[in-house]
Amino acid sequence: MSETAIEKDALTAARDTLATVFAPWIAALEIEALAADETGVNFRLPENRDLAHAGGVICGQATASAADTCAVAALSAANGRFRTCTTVDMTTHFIRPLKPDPVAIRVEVLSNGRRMAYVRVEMRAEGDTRLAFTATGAYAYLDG
Ligand SMILES: CC(C)(COP(=O)(O)OP(=O)(O)OC[C@H]1O[C@@H](n2cnc3c(N)ncnc32)[C@H](O)[C@@H]1OP(=O)(O)O)[C@@H](O)C(=O)NCCC(=O)NCCSC(=O)Cc1ccccc1
Repeated sequence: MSETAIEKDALTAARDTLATVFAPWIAALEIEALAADETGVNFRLPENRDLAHAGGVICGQATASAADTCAVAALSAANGRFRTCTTVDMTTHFIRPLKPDPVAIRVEVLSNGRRMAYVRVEMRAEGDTRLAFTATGAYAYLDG
């Protein structure tokens, strides 16, 4: 299926946000926005051995950070631009261990209002259908 102009603009907004908004150590994760559609955005967290803890799996600190990052970028996709916002809540579930190999991340924007937005994030090892991580998050817009 070909990408619509709106999906292309949404993807551009997500990519611009990833490139410009986050702290340097988050930018170093090199998360990519792959595709946007009407309900959310697909991302990819590339292989990164530095994300593994002593047990050899991606630490929860990294997956939670990636989830928060992708959520903000997905809101930019939904809005066509970055709106200044802040995370006010995030609930995470670490369901299966993830090796420090590429991770497929899907963010669904559940609601996008004037003041608040709600998202659900899912992560799977790339090429694996099994759910490894979920998060739900609430975001407050600070731009009026
Ligand atoms: C282990 C459990 C929490 C519960 O499992 P259950 O309710 O028993 O579930 P179930 O039987 O359905 O198994 C499902 C899958 O779970 C795995 N697995 C299960 N048992 C073992 C085992 N004994 N040993 C090893 N793995 C085990 C296994 O892959 C299995 O796959 P399989 O189906 O066999 O192919 C699981 O949900 C999990 O690993 N979540 C991810 C946690 C995670 O990655 N957190 C982030 C990192 S921690 C962090 O960052 C904080 C920190 C930093 C530094 C230092 C310290 C902490």
